Amino acid sequence: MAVTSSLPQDIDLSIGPGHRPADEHLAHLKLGRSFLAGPHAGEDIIRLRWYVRESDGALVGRVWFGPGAQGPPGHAHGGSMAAVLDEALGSSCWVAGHPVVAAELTTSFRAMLPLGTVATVEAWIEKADGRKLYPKGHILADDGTVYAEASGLFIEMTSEAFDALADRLE
Ligand SMILES: CCCCCCCCCCCC(=O)SCCNC(=O)CCNC(=O)[C@H](O)C(C)(C)COP(=O)(O)OP(=O)(O)OC[C@H]1O[C@@H](n2cnc3c(N)ncnc32)[C@H](O)[C@@H]1OP(=O)(O)O
Repeated sequence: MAVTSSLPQDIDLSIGPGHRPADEHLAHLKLGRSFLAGPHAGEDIIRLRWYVRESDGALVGRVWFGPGAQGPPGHAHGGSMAAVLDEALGSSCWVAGHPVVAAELTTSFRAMLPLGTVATVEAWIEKADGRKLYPKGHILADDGTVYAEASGLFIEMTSEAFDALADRLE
C-alpha cells in the first residue's frame, strides 16, 4: 500500500452514540503533554481519542496510525500498537476509578494494520485483586478484524505517589 507523505487535513476520531469523552477520568491528559493521547495535531504518527461506553463503562478509543508509525512497509509497527494497548488497558482502570501504572503487558499481533487506518480500541477490567488490576483489550478494524490484543497487570497507586511524580514535571 502506498503511504502518502502529506497528512490528511482532518482525521475523524468521532464515535457513535452511547459514548462520552473519557478525558475527565484521565489525569495524564491534564498534564499538557502525553506520549499518545496529547495534542498531536500536525504530527504524523498516532492520533487518539478516548471515550467511555455508557452501557458498560468500558474504555473505547478511536485511533489513527499515520506514516510515522511504520514498521513493515505500509503497516503499523508492533511497538506502536503495543503502546496504544498499554495506554488503553491503563486508561480502562483509570476510568473505573483505579489510578494505576503498568507492571506487565502481553501483546499478540493478529493481523497487519495498514497505515492511514482509523481503528477502534476497546479495553476493560477482566479481574481485580486488591491493588492488582488485570485489564484486557484489543485493536479492531471496522469490519471486526482483530489487529492486536493484550492483557496486563496494572498496579493501583496512591494519590500521594502520583503527586510525588508530578513534582518531576518541568
Ligand atoms: C499522572 C497521571 C498518569 C496517568 C496514566 C494513565 C494511563 C496511561 C497508562 C500507561 C501505563 C504505563 O505505561 S505506566 C509506565 C510504565 N510502568 C512503569 O514505569 C511502572 C514501573 N514499576 C513501578 O513503578 C513499580 O514496580 C510498581 C508501582 C508497578 C509497583 O511498586 P509498588 O507500588 O512498590 O508495589 P509492590 O509492592 O512492588 O507490588 C505490589 C504487588 O504487585 C506485584 N508486582 C509489582 N510489579 C510487578 C511486575 N512487574 N510483575 C508482576 N507482579 C508485580 C508485587 O509482587 C506485589 O504483589 P503482592 O506481593 O501484593 O502479591
